[in-house]
Amino acid sequence: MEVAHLLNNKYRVHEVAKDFGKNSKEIADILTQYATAPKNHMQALEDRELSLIFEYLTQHHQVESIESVFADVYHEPKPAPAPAPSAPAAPKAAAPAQGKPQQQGARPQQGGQAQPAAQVQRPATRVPEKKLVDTRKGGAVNLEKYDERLEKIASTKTTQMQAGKQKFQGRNNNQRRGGGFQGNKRRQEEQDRMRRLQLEIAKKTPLKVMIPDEIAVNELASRMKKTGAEVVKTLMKNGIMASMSDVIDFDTAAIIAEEMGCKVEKEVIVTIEEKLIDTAEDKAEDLIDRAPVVVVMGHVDHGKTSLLDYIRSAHVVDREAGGITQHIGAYQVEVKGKPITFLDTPGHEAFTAMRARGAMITDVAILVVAADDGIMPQTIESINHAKAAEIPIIVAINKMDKPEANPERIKQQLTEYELVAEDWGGETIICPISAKTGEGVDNLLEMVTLTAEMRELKANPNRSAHGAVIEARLDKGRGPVATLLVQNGTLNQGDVIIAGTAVGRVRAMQNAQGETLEHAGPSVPVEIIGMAEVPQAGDDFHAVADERMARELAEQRKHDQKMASSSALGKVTLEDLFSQIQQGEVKNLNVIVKADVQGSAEAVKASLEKISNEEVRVRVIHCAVGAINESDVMLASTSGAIIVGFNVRPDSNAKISAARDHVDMRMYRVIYDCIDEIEAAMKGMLSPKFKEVELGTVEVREVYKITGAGIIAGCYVTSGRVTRNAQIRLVRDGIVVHEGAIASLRRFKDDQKEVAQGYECGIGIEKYSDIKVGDIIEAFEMQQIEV
Ligand SMILES: Nc1nc2c(ncn2[C@@H]2O[C@H](COP(=O)(O)OP(=O)(O)OP(=O)(O)O)[C@@H](O)[C@H]2O)c(=O)[nH]1
Repeated sequence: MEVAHLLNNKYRVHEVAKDFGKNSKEIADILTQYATAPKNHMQALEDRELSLIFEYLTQHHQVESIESVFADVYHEPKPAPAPAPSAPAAPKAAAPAQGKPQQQGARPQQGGQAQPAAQVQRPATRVPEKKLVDTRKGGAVNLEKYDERLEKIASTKTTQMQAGKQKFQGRNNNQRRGGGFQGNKRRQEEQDRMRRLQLEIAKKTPLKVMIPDEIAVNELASRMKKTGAEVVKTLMKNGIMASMSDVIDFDTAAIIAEEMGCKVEKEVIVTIEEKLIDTAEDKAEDLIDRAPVVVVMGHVDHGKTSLLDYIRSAHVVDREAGGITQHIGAYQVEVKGKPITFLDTPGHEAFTAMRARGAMITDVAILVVAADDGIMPQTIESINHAKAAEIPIIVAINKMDKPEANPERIKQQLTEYELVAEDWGGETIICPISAKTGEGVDNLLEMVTLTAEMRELKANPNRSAHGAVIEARLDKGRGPVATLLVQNGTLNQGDVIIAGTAVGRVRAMQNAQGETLEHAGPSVPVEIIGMAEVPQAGDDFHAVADERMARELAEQRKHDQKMASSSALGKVTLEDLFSQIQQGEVKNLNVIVKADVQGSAEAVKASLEKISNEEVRVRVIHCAVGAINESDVMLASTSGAIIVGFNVRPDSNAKISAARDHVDMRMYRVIYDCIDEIEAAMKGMLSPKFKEVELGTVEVREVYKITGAGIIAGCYVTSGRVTRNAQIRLVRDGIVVHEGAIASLRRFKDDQKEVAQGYECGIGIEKYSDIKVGDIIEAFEMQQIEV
């Protein structure tokens, strides 16, 4: 019977199963799926079916690497001959080589009748594998033929089938000729085939390259395992002239890599910041209501401080005896059981300074307007600053206790700034109050609560704290002291925090009442000690898990700050306005207008807003009378605005801030020039042929009338120098009262070409005599700009 098998070369389901360490059911399933279901495990298989099974098993048992297959084969320990001590070694070893019949023959020796396929021990098939390796080692196998056959196998499915057939026919022949060894060869071929398939798959699988946002050409080449020249060539084909050391962006690199047959994956570089700081979005179910954060703004002496003081004294409960209310920059009060957080630094300057540093901490602005005074320049500034920050404004008409209080007049004035009272049909909440008597303050606070409720202010207390630095200073005894406002999460005593470039551990926390806190949740302001350096107001802070990494991040931020301070990135200037419009970076050109008189300011504003075109809208975000001050520069800096001065000059602080923050300030004497220049800049036609070079400033200390020479100003050169040929600008209280040329420049009785800083001189101005003591003369030259 077995001999008949051998001769007929019947390869049955269970034999195949055994050889592959499978059970018959698995083999039957393969056949059921891809051919015809076998009747039972004894069914003899046709070559076609065998091929199919091999193919299936090959495809489903791919190995990680060819090396591992070799390693497996080489290191397989020789199976101990013990299981069949009585059997001659040769038949055992030759068993698989002779194919199934031999194995069948071996089974009775193990004493089993019908050993279940699943229990078949793999070593039975491993032995010949070892032989296979030995054969190769002996050089009996022509390796080149594998490549040829690999092509054959890969070409079509038909050829695969044929190959299978031939192989089995070959096996028959070999068996007839060479006996047991031929079965071994068949397995060898199967193994080889499996390996070649692996190789083929590896060959066909495109190389995966990771590309970051930007990559140097030579780095890309090395990642793609190509030469730099090949990559440069492909770039050139795509119209990009780049050298090996040039850096190309991700999109370009991806196109090139794909064209060169690679699979591209974006390399996401995780920064220390990302590793350290948890920026995950909160789930809606984790959020709870938080207190609104309120800022009080308004004109000087309208009662901001009085209002803040009144609220604090009336609403902060001194829970502990001796709890002294102290100024820490912010405090929290409770109104009908609902907390409100007040920033205790009145005025829009501090507010905008914080915003300039990226801190968006306030939810509501209270605009204090004195009922006896009305809308004043800083009231307007405050309105515009709050509007720029997109926070709701509640107006508190203060000093209502004064007999001359006229709230209706103020409501009327407010309409000019789009703040229309509710009783006038608008939406602005206006509360008459007296910070002195406290009248109306509770109503004001209730309005704050209601406005906050509308905004649905929420935070998640169950995460590490994040917030902003409100104030910070160096205390002689306690070291750096900082007031932090927790915006999300909970800050705990002992937490490691990074605030801007300062790192430290919260050693102790106190609130405005001097109470020690261990935890501070969202919207709670606390004063902490334990920072290694003094952070800056407006810096954001994060509680983090890793102090060492936090220090690393702080160092990196310091470095970035240095780099950023040397570039004006992100700021709008008329020079590059057009290119920024073209790149879609600028859609609104924000402008701050300062002029000498209200009429001019309004005229400049109206004319500027008219020159909006399809690409860019000109928005005047602040328009006021007076010299350009630091607050204007801060607003410009936070809002990406340019400042247009009409017959006014920046004060010295504004000049310093503008230079530091790269804010573009343009001064004009004629409205037409201003409109013309901005219009030209929007069209990319700006051709600044001349630029003003400041020479120096001179202070007028006396004024003489000299017969023949007219009015002469007795001056002192406070900075730089003044030259005879200089152009001058006469500035009185920040307003330009005249611009022209020097008629005479003398020291004592001698004409001078130039007078330097620290010297006195007499200056006569051409065709101008209205010089007053205290005026400032700015001397400047117009220099041609080389294009
Ligand atoms: N009669 C009356 N006087 C008030 C009221 N509120 C404030 N004042 C007075 O107005 C003056 C200015 O008040 P402040 O609270 O210092 O005003 P401010 O807006 O904080 O002023 P700056 O801090 O200089 O910007 C003080 O003399 C206050 O006493 C009020 O409701 N009624």
